Amino acid sequence: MYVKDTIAAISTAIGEGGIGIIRVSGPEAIEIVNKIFRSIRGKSLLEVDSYTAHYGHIVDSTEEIIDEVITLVMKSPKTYTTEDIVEINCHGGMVPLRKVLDLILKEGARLADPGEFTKRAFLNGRIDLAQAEAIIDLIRSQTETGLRVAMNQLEGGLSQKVGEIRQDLIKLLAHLEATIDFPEDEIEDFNSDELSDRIDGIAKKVEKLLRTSQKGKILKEGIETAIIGRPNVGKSSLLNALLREKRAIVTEIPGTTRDIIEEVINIDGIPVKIIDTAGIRDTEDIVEKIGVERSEEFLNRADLVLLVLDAHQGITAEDRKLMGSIKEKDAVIIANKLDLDSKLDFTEIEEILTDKPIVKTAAVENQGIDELEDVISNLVFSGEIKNEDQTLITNMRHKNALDRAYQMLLDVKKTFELDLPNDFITIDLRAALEAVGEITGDTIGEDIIDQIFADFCLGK
Ligand SMILES: Nc1nc2c(c(=O)[nH]1)N(C=O)[C@@H](CNc1ccc(C(=O)N[C@@H](CCC(=O)O)C(=O)O)cc1)CN2
Ligand SMILES: Nc1nc2c(ncn2[C@@H]2O[C@H](COP(=O)(O)OP(=O)(O)OP(=O)(O)O)[C@@H](O)[C@H]2O)c(=O)[nH]1
Ligand SMILES: [Mg+2]
Repeated sequence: MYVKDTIAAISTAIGEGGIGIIRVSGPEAIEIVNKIFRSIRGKSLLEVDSYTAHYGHIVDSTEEIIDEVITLVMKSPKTYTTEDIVEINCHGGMVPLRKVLDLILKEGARLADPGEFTKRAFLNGRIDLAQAEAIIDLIRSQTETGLRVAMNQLEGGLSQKVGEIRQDLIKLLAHLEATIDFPEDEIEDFNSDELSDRIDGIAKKVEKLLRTSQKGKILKEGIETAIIGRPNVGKSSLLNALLREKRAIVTEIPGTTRDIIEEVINIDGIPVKIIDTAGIRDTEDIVEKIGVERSEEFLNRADLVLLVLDAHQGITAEDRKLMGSIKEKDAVIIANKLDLDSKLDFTEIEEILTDKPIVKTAAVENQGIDELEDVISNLVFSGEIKNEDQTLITNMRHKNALDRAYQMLLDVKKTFELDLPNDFITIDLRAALEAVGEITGDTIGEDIIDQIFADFCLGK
């Protein structure tokens, strides 16, 4: 059972900051904070209006001033959690924040679990589960596009689509169940075409949502892109050009990069994690050898490989070996150092790697970088999408639920073709309804809810 006690936590990031906020929520929130807050104007928080701010001090049991603060009082039910909330804006340092939190806990509040404020917003019915999950996505979004998609979900974009599917299922079920329960009544049985059409219609809506999940996953998680190549071909120079800053050390000495360097860039809203690796070659140097092994690991693991060739030197035996090893991967060939004379045989590259795009660059002069970004963007989204519908499936939990619902609907179609009685159909339809309902949390177990919120930040 859900006990409505009063919870408190530091809601701002840990560390030094301009201000730091402590949030208290629950039936005792105002009373508890009132005990340790001294308003400059002598006002009691018990008497103030909702959504008002009050300047004053936090004091300990000996009336010693701990911090100078602004408190914000928000009264149930129009608050983040729908409970009474008091927020204390302290000076942003860990010592004052911890001390003030301590005092609040001593007055009877309990330290909130991670995500517990948002969990209460969900349990109290202000937002559904998909909206609650959007809040954490919003906080963790890596690009503006990611933020927009999370915001759309928070505003109920996904919930609305899921709600429609649920309504369709409920209507269909109601009709079918009426014909089962009251066969003698005048309720018209669907003719088979009609029933089949309705199921197809619902399945299509589910499928349409499912189709967005690949793009959604990429937007949320980004793509790992490894820059691979022989020593000295210009991998680190390419990383720097993509980042537009001198991040990695570049020298004319082969074997300069020893360890992996990772940075995230934003290409058309996609978070692209660029990994600069050590040049791959046979080496006796112990440190370099480890670097080379790690490079090979990243080559295998990456979602996308940028294979850099040195156009000035032409293709070597080592390049051929590397080209052979990326045949099965999504990859772009970078013909670098094209500001110098080129000895590169493009037909040979095209013969080995028939379907891979080739981009011509001069990394040290930032040439060809925009084109490379276009190629990456097109590869990832295969030409489709950019700014259409912002409702995307970005969450594996949602995808799994939709996958199951879709499977059920296919099963319904099969049952139906076998001409089995209606209650066989309704069992599968109910299961589909339940699966879809998991997304918004209408049908979901407590343990899964706990698991979802446990992944949130403290104070959220
Ligand atoms: N200081 C502060 N800033 C914050 C938050 C917060 O909790 N505290 N938020 C926390 O994440 C975000 C804002 N989210 C919020 C969502 C709903 C409500 C809220 O009170 N909703 C009421 C309507 C209030 C009214 O009508 O005036 C409601 O929906 O009933 C408040 C904040 C970002 N900034
Ligand atoms: N002319 C010219 N020189 C380049 C270009 N890109 C890189 N270089 C030079 O090539 C040398 C090696 O560049 P890096 O970026 O360090 O090469 P790398 O592939 O990271 O090398 P390792 O870390 O040793 O594997 C440096 O002297 C760069 O200035 C280019 O487009 N044109
Ligand atoms: Mg390097």
